[in-house]
Amino acid sequence: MRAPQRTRQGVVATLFGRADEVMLELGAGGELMVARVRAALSLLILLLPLIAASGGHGTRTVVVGLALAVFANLMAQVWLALARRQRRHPWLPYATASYDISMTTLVLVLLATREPAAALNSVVVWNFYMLAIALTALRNDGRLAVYVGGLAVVQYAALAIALMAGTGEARPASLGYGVASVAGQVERLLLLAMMTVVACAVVYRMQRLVDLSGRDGLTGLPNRAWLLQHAPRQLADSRREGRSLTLGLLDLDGFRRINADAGPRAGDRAIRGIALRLQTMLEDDESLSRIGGQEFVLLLRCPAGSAWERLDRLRRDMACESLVVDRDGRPLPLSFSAGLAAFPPDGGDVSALLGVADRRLQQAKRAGRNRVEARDA
Ligand SMILES: Nc1nc2c(ncn2[C@@H]2O[C@H](COP(=O)(O)OP(=O)(O)OP(=O)(O)O)[C@@H](O)[C@H]2O)c(=O)[nH]1
Repeated sequence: MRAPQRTRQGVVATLFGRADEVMLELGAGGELMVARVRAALSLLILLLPLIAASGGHGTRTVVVGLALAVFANLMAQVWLALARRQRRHPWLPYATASYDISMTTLVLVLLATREPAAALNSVVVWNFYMLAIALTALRNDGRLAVYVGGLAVVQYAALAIALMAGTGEARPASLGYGVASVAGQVERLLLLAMMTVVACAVVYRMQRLVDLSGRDGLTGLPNRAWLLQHAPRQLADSRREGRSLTLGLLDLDGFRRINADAGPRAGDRAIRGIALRLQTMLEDDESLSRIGGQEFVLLLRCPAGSAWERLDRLRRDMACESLVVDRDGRPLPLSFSAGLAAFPPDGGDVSALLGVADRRLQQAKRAGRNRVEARDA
């Protein structure tokens, strides 16, 4: 799990790093929401050729408008169908956002064929760039926000340069849209860049909230919600790679007594100390979560036998350490009991493994505590 980071590098890493399960799930929900909004807006676009016809525009304008509106609706339904599918397509947000930006540019180009000033000074159509950039925030992906903002800036800048240069000395102008100035175009490009920064800020806040909601406040470790969300992926990876994985459920012994003798603040410090101690035994791709008051879950990438050896060594080492002292400063013994469950022999999913590990943990408690059990008695 990514640690909360507030440095500049931390913000960049959070924004542009690989999204985790929860963010991908939220992003897929956002993509579906955007696809629904797009489908609804595309239906409204069908009205535009009708308005043009009733306003006395020529047949060619009405037919071109109608063809574009039908195309937009067809595409909106294709994007909606893809967003609804169970299978997640990582490229989908990039494809749909590129389509939104390019459709906006296409409409501006069509406007420019009639009146260059209309393309450069139109407020309604240009704002679809802003809308497309703002909607990237719903996909919870900083890279997407920067890509879409950059695409809008590049496409609009190319259009503006072509139209301003193409009209020679005079600036494009029309009765309805006024004169298109260079300063006005630069302002528009700056506004697109600013909206991109705003979208990135929203994505970053969302990522921080998701990160904090999956973290235990006392130790900073992942919590039960995080474990239940991420463990299935770790099990699936182990199954695919044919690697062993063992779940360890660990509970501190007699903690009520520790709180009574040392006070709850010292109890909190002891829990933080144990969390740090457990973290030092983790190897790459292994995880530690705090799922209850004094209960921790370890996911270790090794068979149950090696996991037992590693945890039992820690248990013996801890007997020589004084992680907590009583109110008079005398060291208090602090030990733990643990139950282990191997994947897949003891269970094919997280709740089955937790059930087996808990049964063995209770067995260790009944047998006198301060022990690790990897088998049923
Ligand atoms: N200081 C502190 N105490 C906690 C925290 N969470 C739970 N506890 C305490 O931990 C104690 C757990 O007590 P029990 O579940 O009865 O278990 P135990 O005394 O550890 O005994 P066994 O588990 O049977 O060995 C309770 O007194 C809780 O109040 C915490 O975050 N900080």
